[in-house]
Formats: sequence, structure tokens, C-alpha cells
Amino acid sequence: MKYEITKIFRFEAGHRVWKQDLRSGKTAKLSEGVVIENKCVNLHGHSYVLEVTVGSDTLNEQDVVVDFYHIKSALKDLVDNVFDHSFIIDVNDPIYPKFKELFGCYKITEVDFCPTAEALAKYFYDFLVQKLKEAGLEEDIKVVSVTLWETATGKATYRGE
Ligand SMILES: Nc1nc2c(c(=O)[nH]1)N=C([C@H](O)[C@H](O)COP(=O)(O)OP(=O)(O)OP(=O)(O)O)CN2
Repeated sequence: MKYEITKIFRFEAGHRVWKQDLRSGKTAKLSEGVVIENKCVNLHGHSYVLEVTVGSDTLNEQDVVVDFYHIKSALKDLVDNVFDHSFIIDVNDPIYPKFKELFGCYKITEVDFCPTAEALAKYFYDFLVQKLKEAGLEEDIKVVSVTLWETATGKATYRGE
């Protein structure tokens, strides 16, 4: 892409990484000899920072890839009304049925994957790709990447194919 623009969104949300198991799998070797706590299986929250980058090889008649405003509009409802101040929970999480029974009256965001930064980045990426398709813009504007900062020290990026 010759031109890329990035729009940043912020939201607060809770989640739990129910699949976290630091003692299993090949990567556990990296922490051999270290006392390990699977702290991310706990219910906890983040001040998420979402960076959305779209691009094009040409500029439109207004000399932009797309106005930042339109990228904000495309994601605003999802970020502000669906994710912000919600608890993100995987419907496959073993605690989901009980969680829903107890906290279904509060704002929860149900997803069909373990809500890691990587999986959430893909979720936002796919959402924006679909929005561009619905607007007939998929040939003009490409989603280059979505980066989700989970903490000040940890982020994940999804770039699609
Ligand atoms: N690859 C991934 N690893 C982890 C994810 C993730 O989404 N992708 N998520 C978590 C937890 O949600 C956790 O809250 C963040 O973990 P971590 O970076 O270990 O958090 P710390 O606050 O301990 O970070 P430090 O800056 O090192 O203190 C876990 N892993």
C-alpha cells in the first residue's frame, strides 16, 4: 500500500483468558524453573487501545485514503456501545453458563473465541473488512492491520492474509 492511515480507539473492558495454561505446551520450556501463576484466567480488566490501519495505493478526490471520521463512524458503535465497559466472555468458556445466569443483566460481550489480544484483533479486523464490503469499498480501501494493546507492555497485531 502506498498510503496508510491509522485511527486509534480506546475502551475499557473486562475479560478472562480461560485457556491460559502456562505449564502446558511446547512454549512452557521458555519458563522452565520459574514459579508460574496463570493469573489471566482470573476475571480482570484492561484499558484497551485499538489501532486500525487502512490503506490504498491512490488517494480519493479529497486527497485522502478515507477520512478519519468515516473510520471512526464505522467502528464507533462496536467500540463504544458493544465493548466499552463490558465484560468480554467466550461462549465456550466453562464458566459461561453460570456467568450468564449471574451477570446477564450487566453489559457482557459474547464472543466465540478465547478473548486474547490476538483473537480480538482479528475480530475487529474482520468486522471492518465486512463494513467496507457492505459499503462497496473493498476494492478502494484495504484493512492493513489491527493492533490491540492489552496493557502498556503487551499488544497483538492481525494483518489478515
Ligand atoms: N499472547 C498473549 N499472551 C497473553 C495475553 C494475550 O492476549 N496474548 N493476555 C494475557 C492477559 O490478559 C494479561 O492481562 C496480560 O498479561 P501480561 O502481559 O503477562 O500482564 P502483566 O501486567 O503481568 O505484564 P507486565 O508488564 O509484564 O507486568 C496474558 N498473556
